[in-house]
This record gives sequence, structure tokens and C-alpha cells, in this order.
Amino acid sequence: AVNATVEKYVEDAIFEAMGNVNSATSAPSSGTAEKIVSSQIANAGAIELQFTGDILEEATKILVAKYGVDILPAANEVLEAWNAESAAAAATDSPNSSSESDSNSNSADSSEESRSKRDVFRVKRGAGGYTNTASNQTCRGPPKRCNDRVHDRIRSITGYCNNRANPTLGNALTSIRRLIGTVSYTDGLQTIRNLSVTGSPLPSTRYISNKLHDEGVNPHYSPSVNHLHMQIGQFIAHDVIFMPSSVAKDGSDLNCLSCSSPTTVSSNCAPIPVPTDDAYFKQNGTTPRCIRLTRSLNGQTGFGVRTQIDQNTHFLDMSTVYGSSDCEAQSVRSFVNGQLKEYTTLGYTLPPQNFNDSNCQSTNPYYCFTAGDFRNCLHPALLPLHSLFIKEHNRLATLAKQVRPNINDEDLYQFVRRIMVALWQNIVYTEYLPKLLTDKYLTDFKLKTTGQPGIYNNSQNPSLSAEFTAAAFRFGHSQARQNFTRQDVNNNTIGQYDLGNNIFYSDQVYQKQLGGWETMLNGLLRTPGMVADRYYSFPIRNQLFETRGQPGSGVDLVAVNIMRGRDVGLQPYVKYRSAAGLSSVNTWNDLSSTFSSTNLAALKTVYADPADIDLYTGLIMETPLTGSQIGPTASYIIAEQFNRLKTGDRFFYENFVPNTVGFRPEQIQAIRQIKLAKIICDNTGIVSRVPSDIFDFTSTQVACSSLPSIDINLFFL
Ligand code: HEM
Ligand SMILES: [Ca+2]
Repeated sequence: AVNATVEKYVEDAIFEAMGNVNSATSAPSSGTAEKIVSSQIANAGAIELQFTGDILEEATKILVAKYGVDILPAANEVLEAWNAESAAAAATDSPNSSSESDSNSNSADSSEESRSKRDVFRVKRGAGGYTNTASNQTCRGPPKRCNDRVHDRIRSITGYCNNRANPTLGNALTSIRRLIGTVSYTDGLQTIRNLSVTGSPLPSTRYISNKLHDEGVNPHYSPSVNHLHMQIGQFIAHDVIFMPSSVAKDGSDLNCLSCSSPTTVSSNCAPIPVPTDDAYFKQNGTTPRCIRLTRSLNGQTGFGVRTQIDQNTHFLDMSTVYGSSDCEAQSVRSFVNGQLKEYTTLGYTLPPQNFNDSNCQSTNPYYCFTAGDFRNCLHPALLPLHSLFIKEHNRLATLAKQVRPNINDEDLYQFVRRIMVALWQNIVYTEYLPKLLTDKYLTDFKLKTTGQPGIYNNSQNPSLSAEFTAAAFRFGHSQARQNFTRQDVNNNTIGQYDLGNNIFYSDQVYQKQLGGWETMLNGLLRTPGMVADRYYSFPIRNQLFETRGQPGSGVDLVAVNIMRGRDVGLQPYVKYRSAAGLSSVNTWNDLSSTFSSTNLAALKTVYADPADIDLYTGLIMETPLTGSQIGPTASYIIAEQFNRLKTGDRFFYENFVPNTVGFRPEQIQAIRQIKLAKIICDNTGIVSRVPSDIFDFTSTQVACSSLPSIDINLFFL
């Protein structure tokens, strides 16, 4: 039984918090002239979590102010008891009808009154433990149980039941993980770190970006790694993580452009101050200039620390293609012959058009598209990959239908989806990661294919770490070029476009006379990417989300990355060194074996103390390990995550798990033989020879016809 006194404190705090959150400023964007383009748009399920999270954050502050932090564990016990109560009620009764009868009763009885307080809160946060059920967006409810034949073989779209003992683990709309446990908020709960350990203010992240991350006049191209490695990296990111941004009270976007927006618009604004002498983001009169930034949405489900969520499934399961909610999944399916929807009017395959994408900067007829992941139109070079995997799915579905003409749509879709996810996982672990990490990290973190059955560990939490999401895996922003080239069937360059003019514009992929997306894909294959160093291309640092013809209307992605780290409460860089096996740091000198003298000198011009260095900046400035693109701490954070994505996924293609229908050895063998190169060959008209190492533009070319293809017959039971 919960402590009645604490229960009363909790009720009062929640009630007060609901009032505060309700009356707090949260000006909606509607009515402002400016269009707020963003990639991190919250979906209905996430918004619902934010409404609860914001109240719990406020109630936490109230409880701590009145009774100190020690009250929090007991307060959480109260919440858990309430949850158990409402879960039981939901099992017998519809939660809506019970709350209606409560609000109709005008009884002044105090126990009734407190019951209705709880119920108001409960209705706000949706009934039951399963997110997504209370929104009218639900296309299918959660299954009643995980121990059935369906969940022996089918990976659910939301990730539910992947872990049978803990069905929501790794699901869409669940919280991210902390690598080293604690957060770095100035109040220990939610306030963004803004002071140096010396007591002086931390530098603005735009200032850091200008000082440390400007590529200047000398872009560094990789001598061997192609631009496709960058693009596949982003596709991996969009599979495993979608950390949505906060919204206004009415669910609309927040306009966090003004430097005063944290007080005038919403406490969920975190604008980045621009130095007065900034070369790109020009001052406008005497009002301070900021780069807009909205805090990542708070989905905390208990009293305590602010907690960010992943709106996609954490698993490596092609969320980009199939979606992470049942609604999304349905929106990309044709429901005929297991096929995914395509837009083919131009004579080549694109994802279906999206006529209602308010984020799309290009206009009719250059509509943006609908795919498993909302960010598919963030920039044009994502579309070759989205289109490629839709085509491969449909190609395999057609083949399978020929072998089994009577198979129904649902079975065929699931059959192909299962193979597609396996092919994708194999590409990530055997082609992408070995180009990024050293052999030692691949071995130590068991990322290599051994030929032995993989081991699934149901106590492994597969969830994405905040450190991976908000820092380490964003290293790929450094690989992105300013110019994306198009190459024709003879590998001649036939055009190029500038990234900065094409963020959330789709017209490039409509350029039929320039070969649509196929020439873009061929360009990615045959042009160098940038070195993953501390220097970033001009568009990345100045033009993210920029509207054409309006310089300064966008953001600096590097400044955003660093600020995002502070927003989610990442610890400074030095705190991660011991986890990564490096020595501890007291003085600047202690960094000299991990950083070049140039980088160390540069860091000193920006940070007052080594203990202040933001994780993002620290990681990208470490000297890369020989045989890898990144340094030891980034390698550790990334390898740690990919280990979990393998050992914590019951359906990982190599895993052998009792009561789970995995792949048979000869099927696994067949999957391992299919390279990304083959998928490119089979689904494009212009590529007939490919680099033997798909991410190395200097490697010898091999004929597509020499690559093994998949025998679909092997996969029927
Ligand atoms: C032209 C290429 C790219 C562009 C324009 C781009 C743009 C963006 C933007 C606008 C964000 C949201 C930032 C925020 O609000 O915090 C983001 C997040 C992210 N990016 Fe990129 N990106 C690109 C390539 C890549 C690559 C190559 C990788 C990895 C290899 C990558 C990994 C990530 C990750 C992990 C996140 C965090 C996602 C989340 O929290 O939901 N990106 N990127
Ligand atoms: Ca996923």
C-alpha cells in the first residue's frame, strides 16, 4: 500500500502542475509569417507522451521544491500504484466511460475529488501501459499476449513482443537509454547545462561551430570512402532513431527563433545565440540574433529526470521502409500481392507522393513522399535509397508470388519483409560497419559474422543510447559534401546540385531528363565523401532547412548537434573516456595522446577547461584510430550500440532463439551472399559494373552479372 501522505502530496503537485502547464506560455506557430521546417516532427503518439511528460516535469519541480529530492522514489510508488489501478480498470471497463461519470458528479466529497484529479491525469496520459492506444491514430491495438505462434515468427511493426518478457523494450515511442547512467543538467533534472566548471558561461554552440568546425576554403575529401557510405549511414540513423521535438500546447510547431523564446514562447525552446560578428547569420538591428532550436520532446513517465524518446523502433528493422506504427505501415502498403506502394508516373519508381506534407519546401508538382520514415525528403539523396529498397521488396514479392501463386497478400508481405530486414542487417554489419570501425572493435563487440549461431540475450536492452543518438552517430554529418553529383550510364558527370538549396525540396528526384534518382545513386557510388573530421561543409554549417533565396533562414547543424547534446543532458566528453578505456583527464595535457596538437590548441581557444568540452565536439576531434574513420570514444559508443542491436533483437537474422522461427543455416548463408552492390544492380537500369568494395570508389569494378543472387525457393518452409 502506498503512503497516504505522499499520495496527497503527489495529487496536489500534479494538480498544481497541470494548472501551471496549462497557463504557461506556449505560443503556437500559427499566425507567424515564418514557416518552421524541421526534420524532428512529433507524431500523435509522441505528442500524447509530451503532454504527460511536461506535467510530470513540472510536478517533479514542485515536489522537489517542497519536500526535497528524497521524496521522488515514494512519489513514483504512488504513480505505479495508480497505473496498476488503471490497468485493472481498463481490463474490466472502458476508461473513457468511467472518467465521464466522474466529471459529471459534483460531489464535494474529498476522496471523490482526489479520485477525479487522478482521473483527469489518467485521461490526459491515455489509459493502460501501451502507448499509442489512446490516440485516434491507432490502426491496430496491441496484441493481448506475446506467447503465440504469430510472435514466434513475425516481428511486429512497433517492436511490441520482440522481447517476450518485457514486450515494450525497444518499441517505437519508448525512451532512450543513458550510457553512463547520470545526466548533466544543472538542476540534476532538466535544466540545460550552461556553465563552465570554472563558473563562467559556456560558449554558444554557434561560436564553437565557427571556431572549430568551419571547413574554410579547403574541403577534405576522403581518398577512398565514397559518398554512399555517408548516405547509408543516414539511412541507418533513420531506421533506429527519431527523437521528436516538443510541440506547442495545441500540438503545432513551436517557433523557437527569438533569443527570448524560452520565456515568451515556451520553456521547451532552446535557441542558440549567434555571435555579433557571425559571417552568415547576420544581425538584424540591435535585437540579439539566435538560431532556432526546439528541445527534444520530454516523454518522462515518472517523477525525476527529463527523458527523451525514440519515435521509431530502436531495432535495426527497416523502419525507413515499413514504418514504426501500424498506421505508417499501412500507409506504405498496396495490400495487393504483398507489394509496397510506388509512384511510377515518371517512368521510374519513387515512394508514393504525399500531398499534405506541410514541411515540404517544394511545391506542386514536386510533392514530397510518404515512406516508413517521415524524414525521407530531408534532402534529395535519401530518395535513391528509399526507392531502391521499395523496388527490392517488390521485386522479391513478385518472385515469391511466382513460386507460390496462392499465397495471400499479408503472408507474402511478411515473408518478403522478413528477408529484407535480414539483408539489411547483413549489409550494416558486414559492409557498413567494417568501413567505420577497426577490426578490434568489431571483434571485441562481437559485430562480426562468425558462422556460429548468434546469441540472443533477453535481458539486453536494445534501446538507443542518448550518446549514440545525440553525438557519436552524428559523425556522419562531417562526411556530407556540399555538392551531390549525378553520373550517367558511362559514369560521366552530368550535373550536380548544392545541398544547401535542397533541404526538404524534392524537385531533384523529378528531373527525369537527368536520369531521376539513378544518376544520383551512381554519383554517390563514384564520388568521394568528406573525411569524418572536425570540418563540416558549408551547407551543413549554415543552410540546414534554409528556404531558397532567403540566406540565414536555416540553422547550423553542427551548432544544433552540440546544443542537442546539452538539451538531452549528455555529460561532457571527458566523462566518457574511462568507459571507452582511456585515461582520465585533469589538465589539457592529459588529452595530448588522443588529440593532435592542432586540435588541442583549437579546443583551448574555445573551452575554459577540458572538463567543459561538449561530447559531440570531443568525439569528432579525437585522432581517428588507424584503419577506421573515427576515434576511440566514438568507436566505443557506436560499437556498444550495434552490439545491443544484435544481441537484444530476438529476430536478428543470425540469432538462434528457442520458440522463435529463425533462419536455417542455409538461409543465413544465402543472405550473407547478397551484397548491397547486388541490390543496386538488380534495381537500377544504369549500373552494370560496381566497385568490388561498395563503399570504396577506388576499388576494382566488377560486373553485376558476377554477383550471386538470392534463391527465393530456399525461404519457403
Ligand atoms: C546530407 C546529409 C545529412 C543531413 C542534411 C542531416 C540532417 C540532420 C538533421 C536536420 C538532424 C536533426 C538534428 C536535431 O534537430 O537534433 C539530424 C539528426 C541526426 N543525424 Fe543527420 N543528416 C545527414 C546525414 C547523416 C549521416 C550521414 C548520419 C550518420 C552516419 C546522420 C546521423 C544522424 C543522427 C544519428 C541524428 C539524430 C536523429 C534523431 O535524434 O532523431 N545524419 N540530421
Ligand atoms: Ca527501427
